[in-house]
Amino acid sequence: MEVKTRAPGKIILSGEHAVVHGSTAVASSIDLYTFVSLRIATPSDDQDSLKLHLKDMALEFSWPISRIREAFPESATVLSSMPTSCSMESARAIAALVEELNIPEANFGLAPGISAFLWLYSSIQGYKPATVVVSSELPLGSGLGSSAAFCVALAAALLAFTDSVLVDVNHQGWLSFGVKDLDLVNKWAFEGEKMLHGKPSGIDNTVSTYGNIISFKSGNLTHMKSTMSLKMLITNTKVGRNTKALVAGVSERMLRHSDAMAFVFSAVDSISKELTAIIQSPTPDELSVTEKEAKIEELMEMNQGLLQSMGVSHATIETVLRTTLKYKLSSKLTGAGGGGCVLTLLPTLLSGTVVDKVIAELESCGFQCFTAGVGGKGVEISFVVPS
Ligand SMILES: Nc1ncnc2c1ncn2[C@@H]1O[C@H](COP(=O)(O)OP(=O)(O)OP(=O)(O)O)[C@@H](O)[C@H]1O
Ligand SMILES: C[C@@](O)(CCO)CC(=O)[O-]
Ligand SMILES: [Mg+2]
Repeated sequence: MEVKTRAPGKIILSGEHAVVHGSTAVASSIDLYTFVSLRIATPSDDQDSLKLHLKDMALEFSWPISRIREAFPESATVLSSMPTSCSMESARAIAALVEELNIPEANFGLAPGISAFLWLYSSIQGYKPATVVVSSELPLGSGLGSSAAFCVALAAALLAFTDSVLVDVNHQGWLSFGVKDLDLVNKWAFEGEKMLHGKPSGIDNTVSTYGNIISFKSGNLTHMKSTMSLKMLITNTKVGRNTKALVAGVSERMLRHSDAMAFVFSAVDSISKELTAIIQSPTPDELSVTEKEAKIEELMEMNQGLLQSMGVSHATIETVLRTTLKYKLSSKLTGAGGGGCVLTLLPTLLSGTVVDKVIAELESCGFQCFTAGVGGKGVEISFVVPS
């Protein structure tokens, strides 16, 4: 019995961080995916362990099923249809299991992801022996929602082998889930994301689950009907950062300067609402595509200024901003900031030569540039036919 899932990464067009404090944000899925394959052991397989293979890092971890049973006694009573948060007791048990792995120092950042894996696995599949393989097209810890795509793909694969979701096991190729099943995948993924982000807004797992371009506020999503195609250049500064620490840093600034930060978050809310209206407004109306793009560029610049005032920009992000501005292009960080990825709007009428020049200049600074399809499908599943 084997299933594969894929969940997309995302870009945030406006509203990161402020969304954690109740402001509106706008996000879109991108066509770069995290893949999870889950093989529940059959009688001819190893029946004694749970294995996790992180393919991109060439790392394999394994736990005796007896250790999983010991660590999560309450998993026997958890219902896969009822997402639950990791208790303090389970968090302690997970910390012990992860510590025993002796993760190489260079990969310490994986510990929260492995913790989320252990929680989701033991809660949804209990003590079944299995092998889980994870690979990703997304750069990890770079603002493109790798943690959420990991949790969504994992939750979807784990739920596929339960009675809580209804999927056609005979379907060949990628298959979408029904809305109710997506809701369940999203709720479990949110529980995993909590272990990675500390205090997530839920926007990343939501856009990875449902796909599309969405506006999101206080846990509620609205699917947007975009009337324009948005082409974004993504520049990875390759500066590693950790979303949990950045989110915590903004919350601390909020505590220190609550009045000023409330205005910052309110300004971001207005920016996201205006962006939502522009992206959805019919074309042609009083605004041409070029005028719409100019407005979006201005909103991106304003959002970036507010992100700077939240303390989540970085010297490398400022370099990308300065470089793209030389070509009259507007940029903003995307995701948690502190390094990671920067978005630059590529207007429809921009010549290919300018795009090539700006990419060459950014790459000469040591950054990596790419474009990605915006607003595609969310999580999908594919059953592997036994050979
Ligand atoms: N494919 C994967 N394999 C293993 N762990 C992963 C994978 N993808 C994400 N993770 C976990 O998620 C962590 C990165 O999450 P983090 O939230 O800091 O960044 P991000 O999700 O890429 O960016 P953002 O939250 O700003 O969009 C990694 O350090 C790891 O623990
Ligand atoms: C920084 C943040 O707003 C987005 C990270 O992609 C965190 C969150 O919403 O959970
Ligand atoms: Mg993340």
